[in-house]
Formats: sequence, C-alpha cells, structure tokens
Amino acid sequence: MKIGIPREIKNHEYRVAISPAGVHELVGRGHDVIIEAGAGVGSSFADADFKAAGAQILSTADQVWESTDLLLKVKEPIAEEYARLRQDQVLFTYLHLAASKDCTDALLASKTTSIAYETVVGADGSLPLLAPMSEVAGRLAPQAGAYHLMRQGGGRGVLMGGVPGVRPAKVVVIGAGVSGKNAIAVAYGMHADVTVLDLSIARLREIDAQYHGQVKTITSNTLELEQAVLDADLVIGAVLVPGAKAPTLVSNNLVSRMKPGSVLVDIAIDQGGCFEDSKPTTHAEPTYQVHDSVFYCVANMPGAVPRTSTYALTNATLPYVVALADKGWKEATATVPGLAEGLSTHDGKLLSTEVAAAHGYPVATLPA
Ligand SMILES: NC(=O)C1=CN([C@@H]2O[C@H](COP(=O)(O)OP(=O)(O)OC[C@H]3O[C@@H](n4cnc5c(N)ncnc54)[C@H](O)[C@@H]3O)[C@@H](O)[C@H]2O)C=CC1
Ligand SMILES: CC(=O)C(=O)O
Ligand SMILES: [Mg+2]
Repeated sequence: MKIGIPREIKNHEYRVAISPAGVHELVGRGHDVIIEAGAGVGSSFADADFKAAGAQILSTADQVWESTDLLLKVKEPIAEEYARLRQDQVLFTYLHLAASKDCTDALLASKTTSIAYETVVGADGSLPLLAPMSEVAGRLAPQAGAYHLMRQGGGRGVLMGGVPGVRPAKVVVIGAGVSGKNAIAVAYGMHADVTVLDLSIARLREIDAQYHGQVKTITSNTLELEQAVLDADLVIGAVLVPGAKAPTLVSNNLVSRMKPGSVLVDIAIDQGGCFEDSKPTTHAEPTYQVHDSVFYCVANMPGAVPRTSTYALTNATLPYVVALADKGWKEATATVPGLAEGLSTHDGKLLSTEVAAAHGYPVATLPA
C-alpha cells in the first residue's frame, strides 16, 4: 500500500505522523511510504533520516495526498486541506468532529473514509491513541498555567509552590482521567495545593491512595465545582465524554466571581471546551481575558513539545497503521479490536453517533 505523510500546517504544529522507526517497519512489510519534504523538521527528523529508513520524499503536499491510499496526519484537516480530501483514500488522524461542523461537512462532501485516533478503543475500554497526547497535554497544563499566573501576562502573581512561610497556588483539576492525572502529578510536583473533581469515585479513590490524601478529591457536582473554582488560582479543565462535545462546567457568571488574575487552562478545548467562554487559541496567541481571568485554550498543546509528542503518538499509532496497511481498512476495522470505533465517515455517510448528535445529522452504519 502507498502511505502518505504530509507536513502539518496548523498554527505552530510541529509534530509529524510517523517516526523513522515507523517508516522502517512499514517498508520492511513491503509498503511504500511517501513523505512531504520537511515534514519531520519540526520534530528534529531530517528528510535524510526518513530516506535512510526507506521513505520516498516528495516536494509538495499535493503530491503526497494525490499519490497515496492511506494518509496519516496528526491534526484534523484544516480549511486549506479540504480540497485535497478524496473518496478513494483513507485518512487516519485526530478529527475531533463533534467540535467542528466545517470539518465534518468537508469529510462528508469529499466522501473520504476517515478514522479518528481519539475514538479508537483499547481492550480495557481506554483510548490508546488519545492517551499519549493527553499525557503530554496534562503534564504541560500546570507548566502553561504557572507561566500565565505570572503578573506580566495578566496573572495573579502567584508562584505555584509558594515559598516557605507563604501559601502555594490553589490548583483545581476537573477530570481525573489521563490528562487530569498527569496535570495533578506535575502540579503536585511543583508543590501546589491540588484539588481534583470527577464524577467517578473509583478514579478519585485511586488518586487518594496514590497521594496519601495530599491531593484533595471531590465528587463533581454543581455546588462543589463552584466552590472549588471560586477558591482556585488555576483551574485545569480535563474532562471527556468520548467522541461527544465537552460538557460546559464553568459558566461566564462563575468566572465573573473568580479571583482576579486567576488562570483557566481548558485541555478539553479540542472537544469544544468545558468552560462557557472557551474558544480555541493557538500557540502564537494562547490566551485571552474573560472578566478578570486569563483563559488558555490551545487545541494542540502537544505541538509545543513535538519531539516528545511525535515519539509518543507514533509509538501508539504504529500497530494500527500496520494493520490498515497490511489488511486494508475494511478487514482491519473488522478484525482489530476497537479500531472500528474510530470510523467517522465513509462514502459521504457519518458513522459516529456522538458526532451526529453534536451536529443534528443522521448516523449511518456500514453495509455488512
Ligand atoms: N488541548 C490539547 O492539546 C489536547 C486535548 N486533549 C483532550 O483532553 C480531554 C481529556 O482527555 P483524557 O484525559 O484523555 O480523557 P479521559 O477519558 O482519560 O478522562 C476524562 C475524565 O473526565 C471525567 N468527566 C467526564 N465528565 C465530567 C464532569 N461533568 N465532571 C467531572 N469529571 C468529568 C471522566 O469521568 C474521566 O475521568 C479530551 O477532550 C482530549 O481530546 C488531549 C490531548 C491534547
Ligand atoms: C489530541 C489532539 O488533538 C492533539 O494532540 O492535538
Ligand atoms: Mg487536539
């Protein structure tokens, strides 16, 4: 099979959808891997590294899209890529379609077969292709929050760990899943005063045991959430309802009553965000102000640490890419457990119930 990897063109997105090791594996199995010149540079892979692993390098994105059967990306197609989508190609990437009607419409109009990384399900019900990037975004969130809590950026002027004799920052993490747990680990490591809320008592129990009660755990409900947010210097939104639009948990009114200079980092922004005023931002301009608070809503946080993220992402995607390349998408989705959960569009039909619900579209099933 011919497998294509274009350069990512979203704002400050430096990841690439394959590593030289992935190229080596696919070429060894008899596939052709075709990479756009410069695609790996942001992750510190030279064209020569990919060539040495057996890839062919083509100079333009159009050539890569046109000449391949399976196209691997990191981020969802953006408007300037829509014209390249086509019916006889399989697109395997993050899609986050519940948060983008435009992208959903473009995939349907092109009749492409698209498979979303973020809804592929593991044997234990986990999300194996979302998890590595949630780990990265979770670990970055306190780092970004700490930076924006500094006074010069409009923050409250609070140091995460305080100093001996002075209180640390109060960090509230909403969601104790993969990104939430990683955010807790780093915030705790910075000596912040950390509280986590989740609907799942089982997840809170794990955190209580792991941190010996040093991280406060609270079952999420409207009243507890409101009190925690009003008390916080930094709020990290890390919730997910897989495939669906994120629930709105922090209203504009609640933000108006928060401490001046408080910072809100919405990791869940790629699924539409869990704060009422969240709107996607870029690494070039990551924050904006709502009342007296600073919002950070970067939808591709891992793009800031591309070398780490590219390795983490491609380690997880490669087994699925190998199956798609070896078997073709029909057999692969029929035989590889959990891969079919990623199927999003095919032949102009929407195959995800959650995305259909988000946009009020009908959902279809594949003919047997
Ligand atoms: N901005 C970025 O660059 C990135 C964003 N993400 C996004 O981060 C989000 C979280 O992903 P993961 O941590 O992997 O999800 P996860 O599924 O591991 O954890 C989500 C947690 O949210 C909890 N939750 C759901 N509704 C809740 C509510 N109403 N109140 C409190 N807790 C609630 C769930 O019980 C679960 O523990 C996703 O939208 C994901 O796409 C992931 C990577 C990068
Ligand atoms: C999960 C995702 O969309 C990202 O890593 O950018
Ligand atoms: Mg994202």
